[in-house]
Amino acid sequence: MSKTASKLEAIDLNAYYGDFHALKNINIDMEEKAVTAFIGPSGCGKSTFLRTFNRMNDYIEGFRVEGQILIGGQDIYQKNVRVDELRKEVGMVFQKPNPFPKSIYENVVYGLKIQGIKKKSVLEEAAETSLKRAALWDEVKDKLHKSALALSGGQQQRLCIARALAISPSVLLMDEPASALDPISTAKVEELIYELKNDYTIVIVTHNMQQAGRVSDSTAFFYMGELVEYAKTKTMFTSPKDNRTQNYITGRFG
Ligand SMILES: Nc1ncnc2c1ncn2[C@@H]1O[C@H](COP(=O)(O)OP(=O)(O)OP(=O)(O)O)[C@@H](O)[C@H]1O
Repeated sequence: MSKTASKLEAIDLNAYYGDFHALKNINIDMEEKAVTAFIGPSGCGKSTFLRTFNRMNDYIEGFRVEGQILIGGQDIYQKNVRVDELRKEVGMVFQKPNPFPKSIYENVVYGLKIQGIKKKSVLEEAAETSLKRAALWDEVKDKLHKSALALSGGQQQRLCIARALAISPSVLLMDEPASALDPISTAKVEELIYELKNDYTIVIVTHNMQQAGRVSDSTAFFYMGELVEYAKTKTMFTSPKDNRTQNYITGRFG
């Protein structure tokens, strides 16, 4: 998979949990090195769709997809795709910060160690670079070998972002990354997302419309498993085309 070609596409994508049709004929083409926000009421399929881009749903019994998910033009559901290689390209950050019960340093270099990298200088440099990119370095540089669990929730989430960045992905999937954070930590994560888009293709699921407005270039609105509308964020929030989008963004449902 090429580092520069991290454009994300879905073509005629359908997804099922057993008999339940969770994603219905989704077609989308997301720009690389930009932020796309997925919005929509609870249960509309945002997380399911997000997780098709790193095949996280593969673990769920009865889950299947039809159609194509392309990253940099390559169909990631093809048989010859190695899921471990795919996950190196596609990092993920979850709603609740989930650092391992290890030191800050061990958290950041975890993925690299799993890849077999042992050289201390390489690991230390990667830890510093990733923590700097995640805007956490200054706060933790003097306590790298202290437990990650002693950090605040907002710091833990930036640590999880650093951990995702350490394996040098080209795509970053974020599933409501700030919903468990206080306003100051949320602002820091939002600033970070804004900066990271220079180097990464980012997709963020959010329930927070203001957040989608602040951080994303484009927004996709989902409703009951369908992609109802996809547009530049400014256009979507000022002149939505579909009534369902209009109702959602004006707070009439969801
Ligand atoms: N593991 C699963 N097994 C069966 N059905 C599932 C599973 N995960 C999700 N679903 C169903 O698929 C639909 C889409 O769920 P999904 O979590 O993708 O929605 P969402 O838009 O991310 O919701 P939320 O905003 O509440 O997180 C829902 O109806 C949900 O009940």
